[in-house]
Amino acid sequence: MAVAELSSSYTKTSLHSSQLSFLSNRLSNPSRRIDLQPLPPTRNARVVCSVASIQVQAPVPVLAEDPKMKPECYGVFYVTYDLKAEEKTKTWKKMINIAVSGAAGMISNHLLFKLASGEVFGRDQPIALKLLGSERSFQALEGVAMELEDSLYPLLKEVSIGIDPYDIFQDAEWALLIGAKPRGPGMERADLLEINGKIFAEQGKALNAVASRNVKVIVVGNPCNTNALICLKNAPNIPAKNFHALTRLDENRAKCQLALKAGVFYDKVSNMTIWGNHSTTLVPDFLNGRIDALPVKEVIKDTKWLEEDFTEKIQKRGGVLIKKWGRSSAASTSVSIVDAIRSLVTPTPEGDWFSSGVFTNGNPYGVAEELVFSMPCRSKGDGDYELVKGVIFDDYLLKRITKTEAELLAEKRCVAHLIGEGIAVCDLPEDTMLPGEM
Ligand SMILES: NC(=O)C1=CN([C@@H]2O[C@H](COP(=O)(O)OP(=O)(O)OC[C@H]3O[C@@H](n4cnc5c(N)ncnc54)[C@H](OP(=O)(O)O)[C@@H]3O)[C@@H](O)[C@H]2O)C=CC1
Ligand SMILES: O=C([O-])CC(=O)C(=O)O
Repeated sequence: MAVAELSSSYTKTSLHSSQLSFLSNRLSNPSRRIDLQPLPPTRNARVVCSVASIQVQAPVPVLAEDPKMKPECYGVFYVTYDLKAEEKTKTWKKMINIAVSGAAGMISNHLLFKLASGEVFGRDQPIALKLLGSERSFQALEGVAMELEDSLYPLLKEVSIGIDPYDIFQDAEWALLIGAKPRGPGMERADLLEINGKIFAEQGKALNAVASRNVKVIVVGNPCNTNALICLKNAPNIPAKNFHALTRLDENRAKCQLALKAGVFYDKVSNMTIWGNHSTTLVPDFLNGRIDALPVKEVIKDTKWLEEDFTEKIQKRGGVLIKKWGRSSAASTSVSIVDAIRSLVTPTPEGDWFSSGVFTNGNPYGVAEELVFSMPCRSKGDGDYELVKGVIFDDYLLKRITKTEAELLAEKRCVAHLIGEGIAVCDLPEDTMLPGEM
């Protein structure tokens, strides 16, 4: 891969002796875990390293290339705080590690800055961002790291970039898996499942090997339900319950359309379940949903609109947006990732719930076991969740749920070889599509 030179903005920073020793350690042991010790409070001290070359202004010498080094390159910066800020930081929580894949992609370009600002995990929660890219995106990742650096976020204590999930997922407490190959013209869905399945199998193995034992994983890259299933099956030492496929964007889309139809502000729409796959078979549940605490069907009496127009609008929203924009939704997806995380780290309001694609084992709804299926969840705010009891079903809802379930079972058979279930048989329903594919 191309040697990544440090940008001039990186080189302007002055290095502290303890930082230099950290830097040399990092360079001679690039794959080992970096334990950053608290540094004496200096002003704006930063460390940036690149495996292939280091260029820093005097008095720091240029370090020679080490042939033992791994070919990957890591950008790292570490920021300490001035004395005044130190006072403030006394009340801050312990730093958490957040790994993000596809970090040079469009969704990440919105998401990373929200994470760094504190709006996701709280204004007292310092974070380290571990950004996973590839050889193709490495230079862009360096640019992302530079923009993060230039944004002066006090809570962002460290940014690392790399192309090896075994390095980037080390001690990750959150893993936001966004990177995935998009389906190109003429590509069969089975091929997409195969290519992305391999990515998620490898990342599952890496999480299993090096991440925190209680890492929470949110899979965004499509087809996200089956990718999440592959990931969790390849990470047997991490609770399957910790894996989510993002269907929060579908929930948000559904809330918006119901609010518009009912003529209310969207915060009046609650209890909105998305059932099943993040695909054109997903089921926005207007039977259990509520508007201003009343059942949706009591407020919107046009059942035909609910069953046909509304349902199809949510199922195909992503595709319509791609036709207009020429690219898939990135800003609203990043907002929905923030919502999904916040739903797990803050208690769910009394009586309400949120949707997430989660492992079906032990579900009370009769959905087939061993799938990642979007269902209604509640959280105490501790990162965990429980499935909601007492939801109701009618024939329409059951029929729709059965269809999306059949699609996920077919996707699962297609990736059997990636989840330890023998030989793959790919008999996907004709009309199975990502929201963006119609
Ligand atoms: N669940 C949901 O609600 C939604 C999911 N999505 C999905 O999120 C994913 C990311 O979207 P977005 O950020 O807009 O996409 P981008 O194309 O901007 O970025 C995707 C990233 O995926 C990585 N990637 C991994 N493997 C490959 C590969 N084989 N070929 C090409 N790129 C690859 C690339 O990074 P690198 O080279 O560094 O690996 C790239 O930066 C997509 O799968 C999309 O379908 C989008 C919207 C909603
Ligand atoms: O198919 C895509 O990439 C877009 C997508 O998931 C969505 O907008 O819901």
